[in-house]
Amino acid sequence: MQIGIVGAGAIGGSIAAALHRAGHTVELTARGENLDAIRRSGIHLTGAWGDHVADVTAHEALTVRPQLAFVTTKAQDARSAILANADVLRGLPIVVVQNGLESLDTARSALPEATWIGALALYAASYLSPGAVTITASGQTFLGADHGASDSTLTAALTLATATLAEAIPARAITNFRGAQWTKLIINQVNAMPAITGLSVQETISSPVLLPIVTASMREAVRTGFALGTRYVSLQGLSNTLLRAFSVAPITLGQGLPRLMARRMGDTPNPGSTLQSIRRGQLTEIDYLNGAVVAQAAAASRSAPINRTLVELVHEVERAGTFATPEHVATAVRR
Ligand SMILES: NC(=O)C1=CN([C@@H]2O[C@H](COP(=O)(O)OP(=O)(O)OC[C@H]3O[C@@H](n4cnc5c(N)ncnc54)[C@H](OP(=O)(O)O)[C@@H]3O)[C@@H](O)[C@H]2O)C=CC1
Ligand SMILES: CC(C)(CO)C(=O)C(=O)O
Repeated sequence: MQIGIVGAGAIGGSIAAALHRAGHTVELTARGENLDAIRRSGIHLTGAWGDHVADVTAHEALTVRPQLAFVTTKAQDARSAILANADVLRGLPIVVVQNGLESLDTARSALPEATWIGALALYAASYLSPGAVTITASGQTFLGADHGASDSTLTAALTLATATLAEAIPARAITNFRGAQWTKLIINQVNAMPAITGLSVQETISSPVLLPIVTASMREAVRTGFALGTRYVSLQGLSNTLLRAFSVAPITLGQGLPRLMARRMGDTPNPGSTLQSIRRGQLTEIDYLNGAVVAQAAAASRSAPINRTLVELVHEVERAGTFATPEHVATAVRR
């Protein structure tokens, strides 16, 4: 099948390589030295999914109309990336693989004339260098539609996207996609601290200074979701029941949850996608992660002060280009 992928970073590169290995013809968009490297020698995939060099075609924008497309940029870039490829993408089934709560709304408003499927990647990928991506921890990718797969076009698109992706990587469809987005938003509570400190997810969770803060921000996020009537889903060891218990547990007991998440990531240091943006001197997605919790809390007439502080600290690192110490983070959160 002809596949088009917009955004050749950690997720786009890894999906491109895996789909190529499964026998598909892949074109993807890339820029600068990443584009040069992919044109010269393809995409080099390493890590938990094995090694593969994918001979894909790459351009600044898609040139061939695919049968199935993927948008794999960070949330803040999705709209412009979709608009830049709108002529090729119009009318197609398209999967938007993105963290946060806004992926489908953003995609639909940028290009209403397409059938949009959401996807949540539970695997961890790092962009190593131009043309090179690695999987630091394997995991499922969940696909769904936030209005439910109610009409036949949407159902057909979801079936096609899930079947195609599942040939290449662990993937399956999920019915309560909004609940899955919220559950992933809770998992993404591990992203801010690496972006603030420069440490890996595993290092931040094993820090006695940072772990209570991650746990408290996670509890704040879980409570916000419940206040809005969210039904969390069962994925990656989490469930609605577990998160209900976590939402009322004392912080010392609750620390088991981020510890469990870090353990599932294995021993290969995972910077998380937010620290990877910082390392490349790019703006992060934090407004769509902890920032979404702050916005959703306001919508529920609540506040989320720890999430707000973490957003500010990430923006501080984006501006200053220097990481904060765990003690600085603890002082900022206490304030
Ligand atoms: N990495 C991970 O482990 C995981 C990431 N995710 C989520 O997946 C999504 C993608 O993340 P990830 O792959 O890590 O991000 P990356 O930053 O690694 O990749 C994003 C890619 O999009 C490209 N891009 C940016 N703007 C545009 C544009 N306007 N047009 C075309 N391409 C563009 C970037 O190119 P350039 O560098 O040239 O700007 C980059 O290659 C995010 O929502 C993230 O939260 C979810 C689960 C795990
Ligand atoms: C699951 C996790 C934390 C994997 O790294 C992720 O979604 C991200 O990095 O954005």
